[in-house]
Amino acid sequence: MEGNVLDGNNGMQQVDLLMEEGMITKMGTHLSREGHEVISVRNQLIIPGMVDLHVHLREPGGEQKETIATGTKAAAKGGFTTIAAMPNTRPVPDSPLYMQQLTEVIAKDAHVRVLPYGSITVRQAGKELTNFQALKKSGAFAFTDDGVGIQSAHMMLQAMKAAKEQEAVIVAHCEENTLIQKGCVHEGTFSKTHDLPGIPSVCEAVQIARDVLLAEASGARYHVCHVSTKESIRVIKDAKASGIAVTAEVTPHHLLLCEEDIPSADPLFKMNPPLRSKEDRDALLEAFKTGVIDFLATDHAPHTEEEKQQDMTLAPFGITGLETAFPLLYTHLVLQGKISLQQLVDGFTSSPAKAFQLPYGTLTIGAVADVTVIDLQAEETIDPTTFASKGKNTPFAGWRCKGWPQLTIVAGTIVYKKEGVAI
Ligand SMILES: NC(=O)N[C@@H](CC(=O)O)C(=O)O
Ligand SMILES: [Zn+2]
Repeated sequence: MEGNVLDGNNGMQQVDLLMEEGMITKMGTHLSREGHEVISVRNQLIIPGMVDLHVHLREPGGEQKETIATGTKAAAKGGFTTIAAMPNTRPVPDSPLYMQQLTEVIAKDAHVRVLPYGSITVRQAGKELTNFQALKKSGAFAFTDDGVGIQSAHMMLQAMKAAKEQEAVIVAHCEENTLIQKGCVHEGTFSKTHDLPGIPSVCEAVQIARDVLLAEASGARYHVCHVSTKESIRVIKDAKASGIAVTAEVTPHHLLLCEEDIPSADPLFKMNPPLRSKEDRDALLEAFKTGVIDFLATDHAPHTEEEKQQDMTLAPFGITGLETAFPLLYTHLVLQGKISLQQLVDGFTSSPAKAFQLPYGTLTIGAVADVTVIDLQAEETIDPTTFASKGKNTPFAGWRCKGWPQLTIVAGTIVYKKEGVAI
């Protein structure tokens, strides 16, 4: 393969990549082509296969919203080669049996690499810890109850101790339920003008503050999902400065939108955490640029059209993200001069890999041949009807974007090629 390579670890270079048996075996200029199939993408950008550690695939139990087959097809189309699947499915992967059943479907149906999360508590009910050792043995990659916050400090401390024993990361959706009354949007200007129940900012930061102290007390590795407020950023920044092992992610929608962008009480703008204030959005961007927030994750959360046609209070939380993440951030942050192309690429490749010590997200000799090719010039309008995902629920329909993935390769195998692309 030949083209312009941008890798978080090595910067931009014009190089040839030789892939053999799923690995990158040689890199350099003018490698011999003899005996090899040549993929020439000279005017395109070659980056490491993208990594998204926050994806809802819905299977088992929610196949009307998404399946492992359709969700991973959407991932491949979005340039992602490794994704981590959230456990808020039915059943919840809270036992070795359910985890094995899940890994079997992944082995059979997935178009990209899928790392399944095990749940922290049984049925994600927050009452009883799962068996981390047994779950890890059957394939759990890390532990989370994403979709709900762990309400008890005692439960979280037990979870962290168990995770430390297994050298696994605790991944937390932070939301203190006692501070919310059936909220559906950020508690702020929009909730007041539309008379909708709000989700206050403090319900997120208060749990992060609790958890970083528990992480310090237990010595566990702790990761915060979808950070949405400036107060959360302050807590994470202070914790990092104190040497606590915490990392954090931010979604494209929280970087690009705020409550002022919600046009009406439209459930396509309903997600958890909600779109916060402009100050929060700006603080998130600054935190990502300065490394307080470590990496990007989509929180791809597909739902059916019927579900999203309900009113703002009844419709489920969540928007799809896999197929639009790179073009949205490239066009509306990189091309606007708000972040560099390197920061965008790192945010979806080397940075999540580093935070979770994964052997992906880099193009180096000896690395797995996960590669994504992007056309930075190609311009298209986001059209949910063209999504590979079953979930068409995006607030970004109609946005013009450049930077569309053209080719996605997982361990040396092409898993997605954009229609009409010559290689
Ligand atoms: N993010 C969302 O708005 N929804 C997620 C749950 C979650 O990640 O909290 C879902 O499963 O639909
Ligand atoms: Zn969540």
